Amino acid sequence: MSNYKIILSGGGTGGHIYPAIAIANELKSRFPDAEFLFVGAMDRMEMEKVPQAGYEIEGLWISGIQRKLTLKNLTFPFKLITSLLRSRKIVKTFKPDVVIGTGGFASGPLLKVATLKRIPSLIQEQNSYPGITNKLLAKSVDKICVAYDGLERFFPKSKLIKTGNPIRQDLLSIDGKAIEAKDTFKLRHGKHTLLVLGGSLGSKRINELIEKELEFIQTQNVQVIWQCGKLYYDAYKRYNNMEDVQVYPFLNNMDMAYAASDVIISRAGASSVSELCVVGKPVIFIPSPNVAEDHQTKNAMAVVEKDAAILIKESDLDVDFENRFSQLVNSVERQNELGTNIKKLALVNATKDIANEVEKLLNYK
Ligand SMILES: CC(=O)N[C@H]1[C@@H](OP(=O)(O)OP(=O)(O)OC[C@H]2O[C@@H](n3ccc(=O)[nH]c3=O)[C@H](O)[C@@H]2O)O[C@H](CO)[C@@H](O)[C@@H]1O
Repeated sequence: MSNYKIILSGGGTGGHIYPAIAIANELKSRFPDAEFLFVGAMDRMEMEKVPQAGYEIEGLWISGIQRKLTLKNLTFPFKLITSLLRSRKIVKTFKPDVVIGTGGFASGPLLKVATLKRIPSLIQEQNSYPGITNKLLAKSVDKICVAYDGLERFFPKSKLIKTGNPIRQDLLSIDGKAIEAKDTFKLRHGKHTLLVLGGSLGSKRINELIEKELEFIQTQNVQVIWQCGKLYYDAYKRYNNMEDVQVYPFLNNMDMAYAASDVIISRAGASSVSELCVVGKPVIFIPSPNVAEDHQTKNAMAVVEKDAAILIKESDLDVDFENRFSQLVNSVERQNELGTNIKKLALVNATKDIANEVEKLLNYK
């Protein structure tokens, strides 16, 4: 039998959505007759990105709990109950053979309901410090695929498998595409290209830095692709009028963006770090300090400790950025060294390994 029914649930940010899409694509190539359904959160970016990837999605009325008392928090119990009921209906109607959760609050109700019904289940945790939803689900799911060592501190050891984070297939084959990619972005050949990435939602602090440093960056003979985030695009789009600067709310063709770039400045969300290892280019990480347990710094440190990237803390940017940036762009040797070292850390089989675990669950059924 190969006409399996598979539910993937996760979302809120790209960091939870793209792993789910990568896993679905791999399973689809193994089981072309399988049926897929995504379950995300209403109004979040998965409602746009998942259909773009060719899959159906249902949106739950759910949001995360805020740490302080807000109006949103008061509605949380109602949202949770509504989402659990909706999830029950989805599971009953779709009758999945397996459910896969990739984190984010949307995956909580769906996985909870499915595991109560003893449907085989797997979650994938992208970070070195797990999110609250995955921590809550850990007890009831069958398998937990992770990307870092040491997660037995949070999850039952018997369920853990280290696979790495799923990487979209198109990102695995960017070598040799630099010329095509520079043409796609209408960039100058023979001029260094800086790619600025603020994570799937964009980063306020990185945008402020780039705005302040644009002229300096240009004195270094560098052209810029700047992903500022949908939320911030109106504030920064005017810089599109500057020569050699391109501002985007979101890049739908990350393979081309990575291929076109020579140096990358990036937040250190889990998938970004995993992708940057595969890409193998020199990176300056500016981790977000505003995430649980400072996990972006930990994600980045795993790379920096191997002399495979540079890290500048937000609090050091004003003092350190210009020096460290110009040292890097003016040393081809250092760029090559960092590029070679980061590539050694790539876990390129993650998607396949996770799909193997899903297959095992389907076979045991
Ligand atoms: C502020 C916040 O809460 N960030 C979290 C969020 O980050 P975020 O959502 O930014 O997630 P990641 O950095 O893990 O992944 C970003 C994904 O979006 C893609 N992309 C990004 C920009 C763009 O223009 N186009 C595009 O396609 C990247 O290629 C990548 O696949 O989830 C991650 C994974 O749980 C966490 O580690 C981060 O701490």
